[in-house]
Amino acid sequence: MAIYTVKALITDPIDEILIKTLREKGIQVDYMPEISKEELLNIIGNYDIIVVRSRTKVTKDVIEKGKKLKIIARAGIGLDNIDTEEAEKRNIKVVYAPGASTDSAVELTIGLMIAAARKMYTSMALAKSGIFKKIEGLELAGKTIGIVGFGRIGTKVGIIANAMGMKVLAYDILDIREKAEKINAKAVSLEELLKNSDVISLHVTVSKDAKPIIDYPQFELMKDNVIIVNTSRAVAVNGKALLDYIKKGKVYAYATDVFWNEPPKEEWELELLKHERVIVTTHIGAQTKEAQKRVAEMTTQNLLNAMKELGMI
Ligand SMILES: NC(=O)C1=CN([C@@H]2O[C@H](COP(=O)(O)OP(=O)(O)OC[C@H]3O[C@@H](n4cnc5c(N)ncnc54)[C@H](OP(=O)(O)O)[C@@H]3O)[C@@H](O)[C@H]2O)C=CC1
Ligand SMILES: O=C(O)C(=O)CO
Repeated sequence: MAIYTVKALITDPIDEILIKTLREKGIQVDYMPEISKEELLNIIGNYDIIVVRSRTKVTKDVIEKGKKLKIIARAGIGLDNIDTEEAEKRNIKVVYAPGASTDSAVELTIGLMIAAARKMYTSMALAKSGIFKKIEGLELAGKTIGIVGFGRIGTKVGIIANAMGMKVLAYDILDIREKAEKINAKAVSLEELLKNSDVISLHVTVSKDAKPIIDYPQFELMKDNVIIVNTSRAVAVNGKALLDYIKKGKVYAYATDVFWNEPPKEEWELELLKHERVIVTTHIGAQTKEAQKRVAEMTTQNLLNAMKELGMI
């Protein structure tokens, strides 16, 4: 009797440890980190497993064509690029790597907050062009940060902000009163947070068709000169509303690691991207050597556990 070989397709760049471990287990691994959606749709039917990061969108049509699919592995946290409902309907397991990149994402968040407050991007650009001019910013000590989404990343951002002398407000859909108290933060409603924060930092998880948490009414509640930091997902904010409030001068700066389209393509996105008070990094929150190694290790382990559970190894 012929022995069935499990086939895994990896469609985004990933640390080699995942590929090596799967191959050692006798799994056929095809590594196509730049595959197009069209190509993916053509070949997904041959695979039992797909491993992605955030570039590949595992949408309903991909899952429908993946007749053999048993596991979708997301080497990261956000599952917004995966149609998890469709996967569940078809009994396809979804595994991911919660917590593996927390420290890197926290460090980038703090960096973006300081960069926004001190207009570092403008100052650095001037310095590079030989203009040594003083650029005035804002001091963060004594100011209030409001953290929306008080999970792994949000909580650690709160601890560091507190150590910098900031007051910390936190809002989450879960009851976080006890957790907040432990780190000298205050759990409040979203409304109270928006009204009282000098810096608002977003750390929520979102699903594939999530509605913005920060929309026109929420911008209206904010203090003037608010700094907004977003290392979670762009869709947590209504981008067109943001552009309006940036232009009106109500928002001092928007510092983000995530965009609605990556790369941006809509006209309003390009206008935001070019705005001098919008600071953008290229979705690098988890992109450190250390975090990527941990992400690959955790994804590999969770993938192997799922395969065992399904009797695939
Ligand atoms: N820029 C980057 O490269 C990276 C980005 N991320 C992103 O950061 C985000 C946070 O990650 P992490 O801290 O690990 O996630 P966690 O799940 O630990 O924390 C997210 C928290 O937000 C809560 N939440 C969800 N929706 C809302 C809402 N509408 N209002 C208030 N709270 C809400 C969640 O509650 P519940 O559990 O009930 O949903 C949870 O408590 C994710 O979106 C992730 O994708 C993470 C790593 C790197
Ligand atoms: O893990 C995540 O959610 C990220 O955004 C990094 O890929």
